[in-house]
Amino acid sequence: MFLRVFRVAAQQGAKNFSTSHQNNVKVAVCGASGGIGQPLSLLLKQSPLITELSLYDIVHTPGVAADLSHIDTRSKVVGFNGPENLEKALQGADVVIIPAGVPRKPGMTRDDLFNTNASIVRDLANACGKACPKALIGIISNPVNSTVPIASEALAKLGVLDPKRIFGVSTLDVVRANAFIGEAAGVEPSKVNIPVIGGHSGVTIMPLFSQCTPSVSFSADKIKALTERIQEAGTEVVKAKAGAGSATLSMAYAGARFAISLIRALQGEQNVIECAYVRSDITEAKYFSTPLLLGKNGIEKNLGMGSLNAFEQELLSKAIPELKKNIQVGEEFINKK
Ligand SMILES: NC(=O)C1=CN([C@@H]2O[C@H](COP(=O)(O)OP(=O)(O)OC[C@H]3O[C@@H](n4cnc5c(N)ncnc54)[C@H](O)[C@@H]3O)[C@@H](O)[C@H]2O)C=CC1
Ligand SMILES: O=C([O-])CC(=O)C(=O)O
Repeated sequence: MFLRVFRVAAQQGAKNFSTSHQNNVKVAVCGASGGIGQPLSLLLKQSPLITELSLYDIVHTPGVAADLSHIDTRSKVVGFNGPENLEKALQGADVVIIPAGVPRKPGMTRDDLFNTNASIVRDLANACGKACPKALIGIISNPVNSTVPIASEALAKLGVLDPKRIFGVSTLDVVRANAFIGEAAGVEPSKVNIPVIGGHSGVTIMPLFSQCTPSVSFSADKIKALTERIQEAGTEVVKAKAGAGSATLSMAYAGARFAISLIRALQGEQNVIECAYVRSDITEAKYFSTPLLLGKNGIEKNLGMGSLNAFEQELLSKAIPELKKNIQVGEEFINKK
């Protein structure tokens, strides 16, 4: 799949370089030295669509950048260490991906990360607002349901919020759903495509089996079991890592897929669609993940959630109150005096 994604990206890249208005693409990774940041940066270094890779963290970026810069691919890699270099790292970035902040340990919820990660995301969003206000920003840092509202409000305070350019990265939920369904149905996982909507924690993660392609015919019990596994997949990894953190490699894969989709759309490729958690008027929740048609300015069109069956309606009724609570917590944090 790695190879498939990057081969497709490479082909698209070759096609678009002849017609694109934007041959230079700078991607900044904030939190680049971490468990996600390093493999994510490695995958991005493999993409011919990227000309500059800017690696920012509060530790270890000189080493990570030196290491990656020896790979014989197109992009130039530069490392920036410490807050005094943050705006330099972001200057001119077209895409910023943020996996900065602490991960869970067994027994914690994603919300338990709020106290540490809320201010990290606020500060990084502020710096983006100043240094690269037009960048497309993908936020990986948890709790995503709250960190996206925080970043959005931070940009709004600076007068540069464009809700079409800010995304909570929920691609890992789609990647996992494809993997689990492929395994259960005996289908090659890379051929499965299921929208996963809502948010990125527990009951807010809503896989829409009724819209899966190819269509799958599982029993109601099997759909319930797979839904619960997808909702709790992050916890499955946290438990298996037994104190050594949460998903990093699968997240790096998903983050690279999302970043490359943003870039393909930025370069004029048509029909690039990804689910992501964005400002939304599809439901009562102010932020909500649905399939999005991506374009040169971020979200070209929100494709909505389509029609839901009774089981999916029930998932939605559980997700909305939780999402509203998570969004409110984020907004209260950023708006407090
Ligand atoms: N959206 C999603 O689907 C997923 C989200 N995550 C989240 O991603 C985040 C990162 O996870 P890991 O990489 O495993 O953690 P990690 O601890 O391995 O790496 C985090 C990195 O962030 C850096 N950092 C801390 N404060 C910073 C700041 N102010 N500016 C820039 N960098 C800073 C650290 O130095 C470290 O290198 C966590 O919040 C985790 O919960 C993890 C998996 C999936
Ligand atoms: O579960 C966690 O803490 C990390 C995460 O968001 C995921 O793996 O989906």
